[in-house]
Amino acid sequence: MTPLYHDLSGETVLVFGGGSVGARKARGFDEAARVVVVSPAFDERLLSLADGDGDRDAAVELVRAAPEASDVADWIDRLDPALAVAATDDAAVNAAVESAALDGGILVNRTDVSGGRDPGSVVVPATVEDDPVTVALSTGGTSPALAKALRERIEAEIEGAGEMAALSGAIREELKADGVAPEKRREAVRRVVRSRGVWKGLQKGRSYGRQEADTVIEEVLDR
Ligand SMILES: C[C@@]1(CC(=O)O)c2cc3[nH]c(cc4nc(cc5[nH]c(cc(n2)[C@H]1CCC(=O)O)[C@@](C)(CC(=O)O)[C@@H]5CCC(=O)O)C(CC(=O)O)=C4CCC(=O)O)c(CCC(=O)O)c3CC(=O)O
Ligand SMILES: NC(=O)C1=CN([C@@H]2O[C@H](COP(=O)(O)OP(=O)(O)OC[C@H]3O[C@@H](n4cnc5c(N)ncnc54)[C@H](O)[C@@H]3O)[C@@H](O)[C@H]2O)C=CC1
Repeated sequence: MTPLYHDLSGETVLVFGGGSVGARKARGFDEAARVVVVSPAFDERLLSLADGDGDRDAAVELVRAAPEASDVADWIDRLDPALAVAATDDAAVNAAVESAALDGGILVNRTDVSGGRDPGSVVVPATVEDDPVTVALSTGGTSPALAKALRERIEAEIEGAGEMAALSGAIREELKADGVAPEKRREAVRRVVRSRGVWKGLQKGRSYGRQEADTVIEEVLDR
């Protein structure tokens, strides 16, 4: 399987099925996109997500209905999502979601099967995020429980990566604007992101990280 990242901002994700799996998928997408869940019944977690769940602005929209397999294409036409998620406990409905989405040229995530897929039929990875850094992890459908366990390990591993992305991104732009020769610029950025001193400095605060990075950059530019 080939991992790719999507920008779903401004798009709709349409989830069929409001059980525990539908709830998890809705929770996974609701910061990035408008999420609509269609189901005759809803998991408690969905009911609280629909209430706005504390300080999250994006509320999941719940539509109480039980589409038949033959109605699914109409729902997709009407809501015009970028991604449809098939998370019902009815295999015929899930299959209809998959075929209607593929016919309509939109992405589909079928949650009740693993293994080989048509292009456009995507898998949802386990994700670790320290904005703007995201790590996506898949076991090729073989062992979702392992994907979850590895995600828990990586969570600790990438702590501070968001700050490092912001700092090294800013340094990259500054060195470009200062007209530093490309080879030196790349060397400086490569050293900054690998420097234990800079990672440690960032733990204390942005300005400490910046100071450590400046030392590393000077070493590279003075050579
Ligand atoms: C193919 C895929 C399709 C898709 O959903 O995209 C799929 C399919 C299936 N999952 C099943 C079961 C479980 N799934 C989880 C958990 C997660 N499942 C996720 C993704 C995927 N699951 C895709 C492949 C990802 C990959 O390549 O690794 C994660 C990573 C992302 C997410 O869903 O958000 C999320 C962890 C998120 C996190 O915590 O970070 C757990 C663990 C738990 O619940 O504790 C279990 C129980 C333990 C077990 O069975 O392993 C079953 C059997 C159902 C049955 O028994 O009937 C099927 C269907 C089948 O295998 O046929
Ligand atoms: N991908 C994954 O990570 C996992 C996938 N699964 C699979 O996902 C499916 C759903 O699992 P759960 O959420 O645990 O089941 P669940 O039984 O808790 O939820 C199913 C939901 O689908 C709704 N539903 C039934 N008919 C519908 C219709 N016609 N239209 C819309 N909604 C409908 C039900 O009201 C219920 O809310 C199962 O088929 C299971 O094999 C299960 C565990 C993990």
